[in-house]
Amino acid sequence: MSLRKSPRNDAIFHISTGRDKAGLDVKYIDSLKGRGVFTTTHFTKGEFVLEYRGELINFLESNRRHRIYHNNMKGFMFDFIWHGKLWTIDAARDDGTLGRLVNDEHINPNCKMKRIIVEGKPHLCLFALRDITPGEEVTYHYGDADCPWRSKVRMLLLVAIFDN
Ligand SMILES: C[S@@+](CC[C@H](N)C(=O)[O-])C[C@H]1O[C@@H](n2cnc3c(N)ncnc32)[C@H](O)[C@@H]1O
Repeated sequence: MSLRKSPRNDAIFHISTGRDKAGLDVKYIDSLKGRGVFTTTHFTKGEFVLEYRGELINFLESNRRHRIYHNNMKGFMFDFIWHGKLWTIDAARDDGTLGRLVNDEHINPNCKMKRIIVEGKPHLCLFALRDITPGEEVTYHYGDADCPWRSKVRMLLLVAIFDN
C-alpha cells in the first residue's frame, strides 16, 4: 500500500503547517516580471505545488483596500467567488512565502489554482497541470482579468519583429 499523500491531503498538510513545500526557489527574472518561483525538483501532474497565502478578507474590506493600495500592492490581491460572494486573499504583506510570487501565464500555464476548504475557510492552492521539470518557472492563469503585462509582452514582441 502506498504511503504517499493524495494531492488534496498534501495541500491540507501544508495549509496546516503554514510552510511551503521543498523543491521551490525564488529568482529575479527581469524588470517587467520582477521575481518568480522556480522548481528545483520534479513535480508530477496533479501534485500540490503551493498555497497562495495571505489574509482572507470580504468584499467590503477588499473594496476599501483596492481604493487605498498602490497599484503594485493591488497585484497581490486575488479575488474569487465563494458561496456566491466575492472574497479576496490579500497577499500584499511580504510574509516570506512563495505563493504570492508566482507569475501569470495565460497561454501555457503549468499549474491551476483550486479552492481547498480547511476548518470552514477557503484556501487557494496551486496544483500541477502537467509534469514540471526542475528549473521551470511555476505559473498559472490569473483569470480573465485585464492584465496590462499581457499587452506589454505582445507590444515588445511586435517591436522586436518590426526591428528585424
Ligand atoms: C502576485 S505578484 C507576482 C510576483 C511578482 N513578479 C514580484 O516580483 O513580486 C503579481 C505581479 O507580478 C507581475 N507579473 C505577474 N505575471 C506577469 C507576467 N506574465 N508578465 C509580467 N509581469 C507579471 C505583475 O506586476 C503583477 O502585478
